This record gives sequence, structure tokens and C-alpha cells, in this order.
Amino acid sequence: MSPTPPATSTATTSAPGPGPGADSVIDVTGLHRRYGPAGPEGFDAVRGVSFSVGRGEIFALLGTNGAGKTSTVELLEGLAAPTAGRIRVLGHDPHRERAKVRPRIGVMLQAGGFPSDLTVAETARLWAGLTGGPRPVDEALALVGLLGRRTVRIKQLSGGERRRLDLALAVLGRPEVLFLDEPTTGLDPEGRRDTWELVKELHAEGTTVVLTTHYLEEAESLADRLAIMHRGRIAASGTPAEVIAAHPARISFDLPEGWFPGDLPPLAPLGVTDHSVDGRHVLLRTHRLQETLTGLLDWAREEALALGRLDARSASLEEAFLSIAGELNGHEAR
Ligand SMILES: Nc1ncnc2c1ncn2[C@@H]1O[C@H](COP(=O)(O)OP(=O)(O)OP(=O)(O)O)[C@@H](O)[C@H]1O
Repeated sequence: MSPTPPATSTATTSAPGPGPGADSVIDVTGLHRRYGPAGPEGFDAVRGVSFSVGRGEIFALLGTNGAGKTSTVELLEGLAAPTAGRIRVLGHDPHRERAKVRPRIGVMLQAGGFPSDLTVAETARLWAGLTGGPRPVDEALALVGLLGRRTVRIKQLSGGERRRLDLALAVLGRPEVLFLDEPTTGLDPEGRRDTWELVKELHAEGTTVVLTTHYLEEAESLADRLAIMHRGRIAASGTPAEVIAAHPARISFDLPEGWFPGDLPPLAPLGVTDHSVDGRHVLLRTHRLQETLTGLLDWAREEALALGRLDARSASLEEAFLSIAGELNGHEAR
């Protein structure tokens, strides 16, 4: 029997929760955020989003530019009140009960603003004074590889070093829930890997992490579950494997000289859901990669054909993302 691809919630506004019995630390229902006045002059950046994040999970919010990721995360952090909907973080309303929530969360904003004349260590000490139960400042700086830069002034730091300092400050209070808004934007590949390692260590210690990112490999590497936002809604969600599996794998090859696409065997019985041809180049899409590939190769062997440039690959998160964004843009354009 062919396995049915797991259903991800395409074109919905809600992401399934962490599963029955899971202890959720974030619950969001019917969230809306509007900038500006009611009516045509205002803008609905978040349009009815629902999801839950379980204790100890890493949850990634992905999306096109302007999809509403930061607008959503800011509401979770309690920086603003939603226009409509309900949010619970650690059992509390993060905006109205900010004093209860703030000491238990760590926040790394997209652009942290610090007095530029303070040194790295002075900034961290200042922040430590505002944060309950902090780690030693030097421990937090060491975690992000900034201990050797502790006497350097903020204005002399590189963009990547500032991102690392933002992260050090976010983890100073040993938060139960850590919000990371594009944590590796501006970091070099080594800095990105280091940040991933740190997030994995914090995860192993039981920290719940909500992150936004434009790097699909970051979400694939770190996230237990993810949601892809598009124009204020959740367009697809699930584990990375579930989101990928909902999109077809692809097989491409060149037919040999003298052979034409019309000579191919019937494709539907091989599990092909869609195909396109360009001259003698053939692209097949299938949710049953092994079955389709086996059928194709059996046919090629029987016909004694050598298929040129044969390439078979499962969908990637990038393909899933591009296809969701493309489908929705096409849909909205009609
Ligand atoms: N203060 C504001 N006033 C009006 N519109 C805003 C405001 N902040 C954000 N927006 C708009 O809301 C939409 C969502 O923005 P948001 O920053 O949440 O998206 P995002 O998914 O985080 O995008 P990016 O990936 O580009 O950072 C955008 O169209 C943006 O222009």
C-alpha cells in the first residue's frame, strides 16, 4: 500500500499543537494584529493565526518578507496587545501580565539598540541588573564567543558581533522560553553554525525556543515543528518532514536521440502526479518516489534505454516553501 503523504495545513491559519498530552507553554488562538486605524487606512499584518508550542520544543516561524512573523513574535513577547485573539505564554497574557512573564522569557529582537559608548561587558552587566536570576556575564559572553571582546565598545563591534551580543543578553536570565527573531541574519557561516550549536544546547537543557528565520536550512536543522506564514496567515505547518512530504519529489532525465515523450509508458500508474517536457528533457513529480523510479527504470531496462542526466530527489523544505509562496501568490493574483 502506498503511504499517503501527511496532510499539512495548507492555506489555513492554524498550526496543529505539539500533540496530545504535551505541556504547551505558548497557546495562540485567532490572533490578529492591525497597524493603523480601522478601515482602508489600516493594515492587517496578522490575520487569525493559531498555534501552540510545547515545553522544550523549538518552533520556527518562516515566511516571505512582510508575512507577519515579527508582528506575531512581538505579540508573544508582550511588546504590544493583539487587535483580537488570545495569547498565553507560560499560562499568562504576555502583555497584560508582563511582570509575570518577562522574567521567564529571553528576547532577541531583530535590532537591539544599545548605547554605543558602553563596552560589551558593561552592556551585559547593565542588562544583567535588569534580568532576574542571571547567568554570570562572562559565561553568557563565552557562550556566544564574545569573551575576548568584552572590553570593546559597542560602536566598534561588527554587525555579526552585535547579533552575538543580542543573543548573549537574551540568554542571560536563563529563560524558560527564548524568542529569537532572525538570530543568524548577518552572521558568517561559522557564526551561524555556532549559534545553531548554542540553540541546540539550550534545547537540550529544556529551553523552549521560538525563532523566525529566512534560512530554510536553519529551520530544517533546528525546528521540531514549523509554520510557514504568508500575508498574515499560516499557510502550512507541521514537522519539517511533514511539510516536505506534502510536496512531491521530482525525477528528471533526458530521453535518448530518436525517443520522444509520447514514447513514455503511462505515467499515472507509476505514481506520477504531474509532468512536463522540454524537447527530450522530462520532469516527473511524484509522492511515491521509490515506486515511480523503480517503474521508470524497469521500463528503461526493458527498452534497453540509457536515460541521460537522470536525477531523482525528494522535495526539500526550500521547494516546499517556494511552492507554497508561488501557489498562494498565483491564487491571490487571479
Ligand atoms: N509599525 C507598523 N506600521 C504599519 N505597518 C507595519 C508596521 N510594522 C510592520 N508593518 C507591516 O506589517 C507587515 C508584516 O511585517 P512583519 O515585520 O511582521 O513581517 P515579517 O514576516 O517579520 O517580515 P520580514 O521577513 O521582512 O522581517 C509588513 O507588510 C509590514 O510592512
